[in-house]
Amino acid sequence: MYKILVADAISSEGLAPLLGHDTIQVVQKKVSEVDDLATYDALLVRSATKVTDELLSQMTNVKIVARAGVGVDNIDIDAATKRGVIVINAPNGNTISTAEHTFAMMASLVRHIPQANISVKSREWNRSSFVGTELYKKQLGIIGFGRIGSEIAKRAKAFGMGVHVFDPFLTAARAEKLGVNAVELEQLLAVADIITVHTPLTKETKGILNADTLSKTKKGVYLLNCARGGIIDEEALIPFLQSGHVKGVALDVFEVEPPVSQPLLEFEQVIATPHLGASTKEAQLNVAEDVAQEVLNYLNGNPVSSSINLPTLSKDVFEKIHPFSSLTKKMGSLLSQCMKEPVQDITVTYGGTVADLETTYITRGFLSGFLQHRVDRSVNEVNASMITKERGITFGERFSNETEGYSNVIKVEVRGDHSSFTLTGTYVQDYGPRIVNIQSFNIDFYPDGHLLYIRHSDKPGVIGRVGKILGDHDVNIATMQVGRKQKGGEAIMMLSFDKSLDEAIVQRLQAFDDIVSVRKINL
Ligand SMILES: NC(=O)C1=CN([C@@H]2O[C@H](COP(=O)(O)OP(=O)(O)OC[C@H]3O[C@@H](n4cnc5c(N)ncnc54)[C@H](O)[C@@H]3O)[C@@H](O)[C@H]2O)C=CC1
Ligand SMILES: O=C(O)C(=O)COP(=O)(O)O
Repeated sequence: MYKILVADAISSEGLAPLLGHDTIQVVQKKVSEVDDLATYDALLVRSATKVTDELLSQMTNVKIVARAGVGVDNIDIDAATKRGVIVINAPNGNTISTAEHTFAMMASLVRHIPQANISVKSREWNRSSFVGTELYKKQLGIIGFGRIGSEIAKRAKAFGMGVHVFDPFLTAARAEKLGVNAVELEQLLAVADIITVHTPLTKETKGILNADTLSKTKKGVYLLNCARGGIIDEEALIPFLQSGHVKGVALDVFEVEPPVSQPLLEFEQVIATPHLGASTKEAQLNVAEDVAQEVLNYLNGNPVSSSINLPTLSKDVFEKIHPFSSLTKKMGSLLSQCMKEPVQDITVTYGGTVADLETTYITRGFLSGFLQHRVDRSVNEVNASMITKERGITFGERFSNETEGYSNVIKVEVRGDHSSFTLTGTYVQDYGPRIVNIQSFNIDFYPDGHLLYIRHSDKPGVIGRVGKILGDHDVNIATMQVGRKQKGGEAIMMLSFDKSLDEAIVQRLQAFDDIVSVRKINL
């Protein structure tokens, strides 16, 4: 049974994919109203709930946090990643609503509609106080030209405006295709009659409109922020409004929401809405449906398409990758149990067909399998690379043309403080994962269940003695593979059992002269 906490107001209709399953319970409550946070598997939020490290530390069972919207600045992504919690959002569903809201705010701003509305409702008829400005032929500056910014540009062009955009990630080809003028920030500031921001809130965009940049804008400029509070520095705006340099401001978002003690709201020429950009029936249905489907996918072990902290894979790609990442997870676990010492470096080499896939995901599989025996917290593909780096272990990928006769081959070399260990695996279509080489010994076994890895001398009687001891303890050997490099040299044995072996048996085997080492492995 999976428990899902819907902590903000998310469309119930949109959550339909999660409802009506015997194995899923959906609870709609604010975090503060829940006293069994540790029992939830998934958390769904909008912008109101702050998903902090502290909250995640209480939700010990949570596997996925879904943001029914775009901005994830209310979620501590690093804290989620560290805990192996995947974070997803719904980036497409509210684009149009937010672009339309921004445009409504722009028209309201230059025609003083909110102020005039208040005046008429106060039974005034004061036409001369509300003389506005046309949008036609005005120059619009858009900072951040992603989904919403580009929808605004289309609407601005329909209104006959000139459109100038600043976005360091915008290619000239895309700007040309969308018929906008791509400029540097300074140029945009100098030319725009109206400036609207549509970036995420990041270290780079926080206060991108500040005292310095505002001083470079045209006198009488209008500003809009329907993206995130703080992209326009609220405090820096005040003197520009007082002097009339900034003629009007439209705000849908604030540095602190709700903006109870925000002095900007005292200004007649500042109009505001309470973070309504995405608040339409359509947008809410879209984003709720998107996250509901994604959460369902994730809980069912299928790929998600809008993850913030995991490489995004399509269903087709995921299906191709999954057998390899399951193999590398087993290889990581096996290797970690065979090689007890601290490790310094991990290299994964891909050969054959697997080299054409998204190998970062497959490498993460290895790291998570490897680390699960060495860290005291849950580790998976989400946090595996982060924890590996935190532990000071370097890791990298290589690609090789050498496939050793297999259609695909994954070779891992782990370097420790005193020794190194190599393991090679392959995935055989319709047959499954196989380990085909350990420490340069050719072998062939299925990496699963309860195993015993024995290094021994290639001498008559060794295998018989091992069998006898196991038989004396009433242990049934399910499978057995041996490998050696040369006659009479060192050899290896890999045995599998139906249940885990007692430590006492391992000790007895280890006591033999001709046995170099014995490792009990559980996969
Ligand atoms: N008011 C509301 O209710 C809503 C607000 N939003 C907010 O709108 C913003 C934009 O959303 P989308 O267009 O969907 O995101 P997006 O990711 O499609 O676009 C953001 C754009 O900002 C650009 N950018 C990043 N750093 C930049 C920088 N330093 N300078 C200039 N451009 C930069 C990126 O290259 C990207 O093109 C987000 O902050 C989001 O949270 C989104 C939906 C509703
Ligand atoms: O999607 C976004 O980034 C938004 O800002 C919308 O926020 P909301 O879901 O309406 O709280």
